[in-house]
Amino acid sequence: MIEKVRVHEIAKELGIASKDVLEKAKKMGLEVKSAQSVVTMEQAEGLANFIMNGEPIQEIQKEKESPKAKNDTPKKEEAPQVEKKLQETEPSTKETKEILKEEPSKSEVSQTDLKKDETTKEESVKDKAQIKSEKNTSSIKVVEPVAARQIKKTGLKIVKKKKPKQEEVYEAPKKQAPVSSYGKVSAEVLEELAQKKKSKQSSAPTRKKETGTKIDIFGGSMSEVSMDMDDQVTLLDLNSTERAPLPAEEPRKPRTPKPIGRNANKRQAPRGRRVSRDKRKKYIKPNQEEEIVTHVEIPEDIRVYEFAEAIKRPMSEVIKVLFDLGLMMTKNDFLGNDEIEILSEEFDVEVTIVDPKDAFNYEEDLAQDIEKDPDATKRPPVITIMGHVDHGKTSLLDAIRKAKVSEGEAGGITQHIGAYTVQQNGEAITFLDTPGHAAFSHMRQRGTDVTDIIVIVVAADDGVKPQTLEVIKIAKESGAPVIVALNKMDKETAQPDMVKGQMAEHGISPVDWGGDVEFIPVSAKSGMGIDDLLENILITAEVLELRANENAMAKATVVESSLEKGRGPVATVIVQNGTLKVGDYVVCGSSYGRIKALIDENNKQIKSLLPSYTAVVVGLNEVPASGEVMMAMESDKEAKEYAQKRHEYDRHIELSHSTKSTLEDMTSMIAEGKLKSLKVVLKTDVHGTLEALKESLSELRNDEVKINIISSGVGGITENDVELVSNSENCVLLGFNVRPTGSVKALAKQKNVDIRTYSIIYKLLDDITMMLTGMMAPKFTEENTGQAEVRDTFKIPKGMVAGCVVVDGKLVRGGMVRVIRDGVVIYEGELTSLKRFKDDVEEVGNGYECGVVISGYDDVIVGDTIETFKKIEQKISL
Ligand SMILES: Nc1nc2c(ncn2[C@@H]2O[C@H](COP(=O)(O)OP(=O)(O)OP(=O)(O)O)[C@@H](O)[C@H]2O)c(=O)[nH]1
Repeated sequence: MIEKVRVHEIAKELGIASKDVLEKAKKMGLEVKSAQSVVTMEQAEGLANFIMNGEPIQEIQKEKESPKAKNDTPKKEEAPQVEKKLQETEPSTKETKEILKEEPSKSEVSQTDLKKDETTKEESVKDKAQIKSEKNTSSIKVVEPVAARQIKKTGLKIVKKKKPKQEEVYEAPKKQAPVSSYGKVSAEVLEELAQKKKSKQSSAPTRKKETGTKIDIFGGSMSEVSMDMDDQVTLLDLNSTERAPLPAEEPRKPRTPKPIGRNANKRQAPRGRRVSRDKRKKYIKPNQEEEIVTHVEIPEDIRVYEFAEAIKRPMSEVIKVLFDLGLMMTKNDFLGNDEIEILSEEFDVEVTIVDPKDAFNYEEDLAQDIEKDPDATKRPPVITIMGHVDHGKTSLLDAIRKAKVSEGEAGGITQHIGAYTVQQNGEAITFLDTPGHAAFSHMRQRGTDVTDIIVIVVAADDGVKPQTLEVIKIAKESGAPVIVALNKMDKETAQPDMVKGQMAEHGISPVDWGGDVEFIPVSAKSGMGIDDLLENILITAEVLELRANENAMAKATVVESSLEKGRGPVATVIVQNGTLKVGDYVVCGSSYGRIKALIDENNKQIKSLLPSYTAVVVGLNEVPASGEVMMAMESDKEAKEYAQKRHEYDRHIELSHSTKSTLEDMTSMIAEGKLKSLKVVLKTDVHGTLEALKESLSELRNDEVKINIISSGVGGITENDVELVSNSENCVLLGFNVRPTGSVKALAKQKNVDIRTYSIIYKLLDDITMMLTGMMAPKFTEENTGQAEVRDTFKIPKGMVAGCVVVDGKLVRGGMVRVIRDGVVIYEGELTSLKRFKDDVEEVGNGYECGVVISGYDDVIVGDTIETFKKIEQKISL
């Protein structure tokens, strides 16, 4: 009797949907209708081959029609029988037979493999133990060789053929490209994959030879098949390169189902993890159509879903494997080293842990040790002026530069970092003008990165203020020397000693008090002490021995960036080493380009920029973030490569972050669901302001409302921005120092989009705070007016009149009412009418009788208490 097997059983064994098996079976010409349809073992075998390798085995179908073939019992067939059977098939299979003669049959291969598996079993266990111990001592994953792992595989499974070795007839597939460390496939990888696909297609005819061989995929009756390890039959690994070159005359042994590999002694093995590992095997069979990843480079911090993406396997499979290990992990959980190790083994993927930042760390790649550079010469100091709002930072800088910068500033507040170089007695000093508003605190911190000396401005008439303390903290953290400018000394109310005392309390002790910080009395208004301040700066710089090599490849830092009409992305940079020249190829974070122009602070085009000098760089492909390091490169290609890698990384982080914030945990998700948010599309003139505003806006939140910046960018308001806002609910378009143009305005009007533009940060923040408070649910307090006892009730057409006597306070009309029975509130609603005798009254005082009708409620009974109260809305603030 012919052994038969159902379609769904084949599907189950192959780990694919019955539907797909059915489809393939039909393509092969098998008469199957549903998942319950049966096929012979030979047909199953052919079908499996077809599904796995994409080649139908014609002879299976033919056999089905051949009475001889029908009478053959394929159970535990031996290779000679296979050959015999093939000789008996129709002439049309002649070609296949010839091919078969050329190559060893799969059955032969299988027997040898079984033997091989058995002999290598012990070795592989040993290997594994060794590898385990190695892995435990290292965070970098060293995955055992693919071949070793194949041998260890056990259980009922259909193993895919690994890439064949290069032979005359075989076209060797291209080497598997490691998947990008970010789980995303780079353009190069994609290209390689595309080529691989092509080569696969072109090699299809040669593969037909391989699949023309008859194999017993189930090794006997399906009824014998179960997931119990003792009954397991190991199927041929058609992908194994080891097995192909076996000689055809290899003696064949009958295949008997028996356990092999590391699970062979399952019963003796300790229970728990090992057992669950066996179970896991069924999850890790790769779908035939899926690409097999054999090597992957991943970052150390990787989430479950990112790992699944990297190895190109369904996330559910990865989660299942972890689950079977007793690890309840969700897709967003980070994998530890142990989990990565286990997963790499289970999915047969060699894992290399890499720091993704290494790929684009040009600063490190091109590190310049100025300290040891013999060609380094003296460079000017870079000064950052910091201080509390309105203590006179801009005025001081103006006084130094003899220019009135603050006059042109909107609202009188410095909006972003500016950088200027001044000359004092023939020596250059570069100043970074950092703004005083709290929104810029992290920009200030960034400013210290390139700062040699920090000047803390304190108004002598005002003393130490919160932002002064913040600045002291930043200065201490940066380790840069500090000079205190005691400003507004022209004022009568100036108390320099008071300021010195306050500063000393916070660890900034004046030199004349025995400390180490110079306190220079100045007046930005009168110009008093300015020279003294500059002299002191130069003396301090002298001590610092600031040096740079003008001939080195340029390294600069972006202090400010924006998108300018006609110029495109521009960045104000301060050179730290080398000389930045027009024509230089540069990389700057994720942006790169060739410097088209350098424009100095006086708006003049210059050819080159020396260390500690600042200028605006034109020629980048996109706006870089402030604080980003710009480096000159040998070629455009090199710069582009770094930038692209960084771009890819940034994108990954962005995606990763967005998933993280939305799925942090169930509880917070529920909470977020209740949370009302104001969506914001934000456009600003410069990058620094954008970041500062984003930070300040994100701080405007409480348990109930929050800001959700759905889009932000540097540059003018565009029609796209308007479209985005019009398609979102509760969304507002904010512009800072940018204005909508004619067509954008028209579209906004048409789409009813409200564009709010500002030029003063606190005005923007105030407005948004107002909007948010408007969105918050009103908060009410309750004012009880009085209570009355129900003494009688009368039914009327409109409901029930409760005849009451006021016992406390007064009953008031127009408010809310509650019915209390035995101390329990049984109803709360509105008071419909309040009457004294037949007259409607506004209120009824204590001790008086009245009639009360409650809207929609007529179950009042004698003895109830009726209470009137008012809800008073509270003013809400964030
Ligand atoms: N009398 C007097 N007034 C000064 C002096 N320096 C600055 N001011 C005034 O103080 C106010 C604030 O000065 P700014 O230079 O704008 O202060 P700032 O610290 O740069 O302020 P933000 O940019 O808002 O952080 C202005 O009205 C100045 O005219 C000074 O030395 N003497």
